[in-house]
Amino acid sequence: MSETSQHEPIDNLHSENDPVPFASPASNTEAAYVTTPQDYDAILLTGFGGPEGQEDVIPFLRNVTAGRGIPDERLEEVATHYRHFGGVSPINEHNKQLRASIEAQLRDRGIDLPVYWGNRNWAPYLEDTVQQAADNGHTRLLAIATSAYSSYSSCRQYREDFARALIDTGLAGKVTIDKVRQFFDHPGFVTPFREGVEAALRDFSAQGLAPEEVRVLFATHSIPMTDAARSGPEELTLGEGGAYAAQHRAVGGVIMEQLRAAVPAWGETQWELVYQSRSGPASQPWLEPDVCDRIAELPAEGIKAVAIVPLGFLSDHMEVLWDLDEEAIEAAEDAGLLATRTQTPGVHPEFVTGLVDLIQERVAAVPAGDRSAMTDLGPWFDVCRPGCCENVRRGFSPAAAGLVP
Ligand SMILES: CC1=C(CCC(=O)O)c2cc3nc(cc4[nH]c(cc5[nH]c(cc1n2)c(C)c5CCC(=O)O)c(CCC(=O)O)c4C)C(CCC(=O)O)=C3C
Ligand SMILES: [Fe+2]
Repeated sequence: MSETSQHEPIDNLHSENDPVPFASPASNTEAAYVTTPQDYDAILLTGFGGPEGQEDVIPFLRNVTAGRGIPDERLEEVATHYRHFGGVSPINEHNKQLRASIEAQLRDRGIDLPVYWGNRNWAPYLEDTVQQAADNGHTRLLAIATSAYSSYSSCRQYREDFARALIDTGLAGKVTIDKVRQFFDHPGFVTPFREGVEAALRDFSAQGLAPEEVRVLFATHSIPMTDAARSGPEELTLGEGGAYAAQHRAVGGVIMEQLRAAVPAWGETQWELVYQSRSGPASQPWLEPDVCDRIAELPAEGIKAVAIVPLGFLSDHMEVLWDLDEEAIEAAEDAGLLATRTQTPGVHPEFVTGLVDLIQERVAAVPAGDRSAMTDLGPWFDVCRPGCCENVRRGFSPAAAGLVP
């Protein structure tokens, strides 16, 4: 066992150049896509984790923010969001349902793969789940993280936690963890959002609003500008906000394009990308504009209604239930706007089907050209390159599911 405590970053234990086999040899490829079929023996659904009672709230927040410089006042404030809901985040329940849905879909397709579930920040912890999988004889795990985009927080941090789990359990070298590609532009992920926006636009139209009086706000988690700039592969330059912002903009654009094709008048409805749930010290720049700040400005632009689309999230967890359903909706009321928050993928059948397609695609090593992707940015890479989504503030920690030179 490592002496490093569970939630501290591991510094310089391995350099990215050490041949520690956190990922399968198939991942050891210069190509962006794995081209040989793989015999994975289990799926590892990896969640964020959330508290399940009032007494869990502070320990959970400590796990999330360990050594991360989040001001105490911010933590106190976030604790009240959880306390408002009895100290319970619904996120664990969502992931249990998602686990069961994926397993059922695999069974329906005659694929014999068990689905394990572990979290980064709360029980069941990833290291316990990985240990359990190993105890049951599973050594080649294919992970799905409940996070669709590229950035430190939404991709690499999950990979670092895989590596940490393998190190802490002593299973590094015996168990490998690969990960399906980031799925921001997979139709299974995009379709539930498109349906949600469509329902909102129809509803506003039925209430007599003209398309140009409606604004679609695609909302996602803000991250530090330094993380955003370093999101995605080092060599890829995708403009302000890096791959993280570019992926969100591309998905928003595709959704609005599809809706315009269905109802030409909706071409008059403008959309934009906004950010939420900022933390960190005020001195540190994070992606902007904030969703509530933008909502307050919209009446002056002739807007009468907003559709708030939680594009960065997979389920109706706390970042959605509080930051959007409470705060953003209240901001809209204050601004005199009609407002609706549209659905997340949750266990939408298309989403579950899409995740199982991603598993099958990886098992069968489907050629990139035959993979489903709705934007020019995709299909995203199977295997992260060294330095992908690097965190320049925290420095290097070993990561699984990446290229092993
Ligand atoms: C990109 C991103 C996603 C989306 C990708 C993904 O889903 O993984 C996400 C999801 C989530 N974030 C969540 C909760 C929290 N995130 C925090 C803090 C932070 N998030 C960050 C980024 C992201 N976060 C960052 C850069 C920080 C600063 C500290 C750090 O560098 O780590 C904090 C600390 C307090 C605060 O600052 O708010 C909490 C409590 C929950 C659980 C909700 C529930 O319990 O229902 C979920 C799904
Ligand atoms: Fe977060």
